[in-house]
Amino acid sequence: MTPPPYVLSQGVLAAIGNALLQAFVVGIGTSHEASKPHHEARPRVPSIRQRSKAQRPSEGHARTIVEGRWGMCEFTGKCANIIQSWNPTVLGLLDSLPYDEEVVVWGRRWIVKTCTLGEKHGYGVYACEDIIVEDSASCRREGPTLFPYGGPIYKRRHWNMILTQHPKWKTFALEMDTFAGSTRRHSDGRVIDGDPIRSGNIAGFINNTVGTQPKRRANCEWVFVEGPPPAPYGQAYHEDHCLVIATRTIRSGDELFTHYEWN
Ligand SMILES: C[S@@+](CC[C@H](N)C(=O)[O-])C[C@H]1O[C@@H](n2cnc3c(N)ncnc32)[C@H](O)[C@@H]1O
Repeated sequence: MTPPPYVLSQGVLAAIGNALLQAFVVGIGTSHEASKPHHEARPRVPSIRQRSKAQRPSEGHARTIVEGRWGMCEFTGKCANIIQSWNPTVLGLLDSLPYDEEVVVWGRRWIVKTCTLGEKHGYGVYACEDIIVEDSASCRREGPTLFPYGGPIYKRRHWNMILTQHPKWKTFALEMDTFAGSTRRHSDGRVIDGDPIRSGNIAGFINNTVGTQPKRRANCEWVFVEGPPPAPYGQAYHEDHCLVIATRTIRSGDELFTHYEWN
């Protein structure tokens, strides 16, 4: 037997009423989920500001950007933990990387300043002392260690999630498990977020030889090293690590160049 039309309308009205009530309750924050303060329920995602000299660490703004970044991770589990625990000084990197000022990283003197490619290509890393590679052919891959390629390490799938929000961050990403020497124990692949401002990673300022005019020769390269970095740097944090090593003699005043892929 079909119900009389007024019964149907009452049912529909009740459903609409319920929906409206729920929307109202959530809206005013009286449901269990919504009772948390807004900032606890969902960390604020800071917008990435365009880089300019005015925002560089030497002018006192960079740590704000870096700290702002720690709060960006909405993902849960390991990804968030890794971000929170990253501290550049644990790996012997500088907490704040100044420009146009000599710094000491892993016992050598460097300066980060406008690169020799021209101002529009940003900054580069220059040696402030000679670094001698005895026989560049045979010493390849065994050249002197310059500094680590450091930053928070993510599983590839977490990094992909981060990139959906911050596509430009891929500029400094280094895929650890694609290197010769990696045993690929980590089938998921690990990515180092080597952004120099977010991660204190001086290696992130090294420019590429590709397309340079006049042609630059690479004088360093990054290598994958299985196991933690040498004491006293970051043993507790890093299962494996990546280093920048010299592949031929670098003189004081030379800019570091390597060969890498970027887009
Ligand atoms: C890893 S960063 C190097 C540091 C960069 N100069 C900076 O100040 O952030 C890579 C970026 O530097 C620039 N770059 C590096 N090598 C280059 C090259 N050979 N020609 C033009 N731009 C280059 C590109 O903008 C590239 O996305």
